[in-house]
Amino acid sequence: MATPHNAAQKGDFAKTVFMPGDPLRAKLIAETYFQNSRLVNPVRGIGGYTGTYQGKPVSVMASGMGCPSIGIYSYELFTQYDVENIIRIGTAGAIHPDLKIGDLVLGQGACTDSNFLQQYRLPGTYAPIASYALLEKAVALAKEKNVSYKVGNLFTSDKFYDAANSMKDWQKMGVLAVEMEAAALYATAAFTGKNALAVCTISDCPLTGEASDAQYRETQLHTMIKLALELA
Ligand SMILES: O=P(O)(O)O[C@H]1O[C@H](CO)[C@@H](O)[C@H]1O
Ligand SMILES: O=c1cc[nH]c(=O)[nH]1
Repeated sequence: MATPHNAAQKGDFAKTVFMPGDPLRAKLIAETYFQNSRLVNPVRGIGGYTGTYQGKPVSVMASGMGCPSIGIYSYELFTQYDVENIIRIGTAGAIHPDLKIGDLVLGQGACTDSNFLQQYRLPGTYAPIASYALLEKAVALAKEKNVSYKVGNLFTSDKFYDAANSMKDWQKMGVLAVEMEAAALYATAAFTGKNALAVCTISDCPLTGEASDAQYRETQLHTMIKLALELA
């Protein structure tokens, strides 16, 4: 039953999987928030864990960075492990001028410069979108918890270091923030008939050069993590 990238057996993953890019963030979520957490996938150090959160079965597994990586892991979870919902718990760079470090962005849609979507051979441009049910629930939770958030388009880029410096162009189109996985996750969910949402915390501002360090990205993301976990 295992795949080349996942040693878990059928039934090892819960219906809802939380998916940060960073394997250390996945470990931290499992160790800090899950009860009875167990490692179900050690392959490539990508770390998949299953346990319970507030009595509900939940899993967390890292995606790695970029569309090809989340494309593999999300496709396998949806098609081989009967996973229904994948919720990305990510960091993102602010594009919208009103966003600051620590703010939450809920990715209603995800524009992209990746070729990932070309595999579907569609006769036009596909618009990857989040599950409306998950998005609606996340908005309600953000309001309830009084968290500073925005809902709108992400820009899923293949580049962290963008030689063309395209952020101003995406800003003109009202795009909120840049990250590297949401478009592939949303397209994979659509292709497999499943549900996905990307919840991101602003970790830096590429247009101003303001940035948080690796430790912040690994640990200071608890507002987002606690909100996302309630989506299970
Ligand atoms: O913090 P994560 O979830 O990895 O997300 C962002 O951080 C990585 C780049 O530093 C990319 O994966 C990007 O999408
Ligand atoms: O992809 C990313 C993630 C965080 N910050 C960025 O600038 N880009």
